[in-house]
Amino acid sequence: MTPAAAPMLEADRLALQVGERWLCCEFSLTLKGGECLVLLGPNGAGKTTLLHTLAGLREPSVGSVLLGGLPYAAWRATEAARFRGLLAQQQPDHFSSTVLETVLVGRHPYLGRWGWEGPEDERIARAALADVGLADMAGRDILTLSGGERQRVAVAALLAQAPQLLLLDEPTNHLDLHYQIAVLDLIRGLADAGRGVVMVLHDINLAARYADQIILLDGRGGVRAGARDEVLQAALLSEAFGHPLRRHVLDGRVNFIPD
Ligand SMILES: Nc1ncnc2c1ncn2[C@@H]1O[C@H](COP(=O)(O)OP(=O)(O)OP(=O)(O)O)[C@@H](O)[C@H]1O
Repeated sequence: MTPAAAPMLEADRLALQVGERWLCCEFSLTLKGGECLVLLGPNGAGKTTLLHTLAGLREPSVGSVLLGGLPYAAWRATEAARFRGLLAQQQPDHFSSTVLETVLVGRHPYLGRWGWEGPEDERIARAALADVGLADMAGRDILTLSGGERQRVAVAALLAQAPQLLLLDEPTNHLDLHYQIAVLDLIRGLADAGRGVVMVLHDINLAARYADQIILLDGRGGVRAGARDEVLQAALLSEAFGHPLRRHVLDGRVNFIPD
């Protein structure tokens, strides 16, 4: 249903306001399959609000968002849920359920009229659990997991949803160093295979490692959007984060170290 060859995601002259405060002034972006966009900025700058706007969960204050060339209003909810998926910042668990049942929620956009998951859905969910190193935990109660295990279950649910465009709010939340890299390698691999990725990260060095494009919000309404190396400059980052940073290249890899 999407226009052939349309970018996965476009934002045209977007600006966001909460209450009286402008989070970001007008900017535009285009994300194609194969690309990874990282949203950076200090606490409260508006990264989650922007991600939710790009996910179609809230209207832009100014400008427009197109998913696969179409406004969200033109999408049926189930088709949009097959095309784009969101990893939220928090995973509220109100009731007991197994890890496998939780991952199977990612299959809901594909279920038939009666809403039953089939063997193929279960195979996909188990494969997603294996991808995040949790193959042995399928039967565990979700309420018994550690923070990092719960986060990997949430990533597995998004993998099971198999959207073309993945929108992730702090996917490394609660993850130890090994799993930060493992999960971001997995996500980068999906981009390299043709999916689109937009993610909020707090770690500038992980952004430098995985992003093709960056949007840097400075918390005062200022926005820098562009290719990774255009935006990841010590002066721009120091200004946005309100702390001096220095750029170093270690073994060919760019790193920013706070003074
Ligand atoms: N409904 C609302 N009413 C009032 N203020 C809001 C509302 N929603 C968000 N905000 C404010 O908008 C700002 C941006 O919030 P947002 O969650 O997008 O920031 P963030 O960059 O993701 O922050 P963090 O890094 O702390 O997760 C914050 O100051 C927040 O308090």
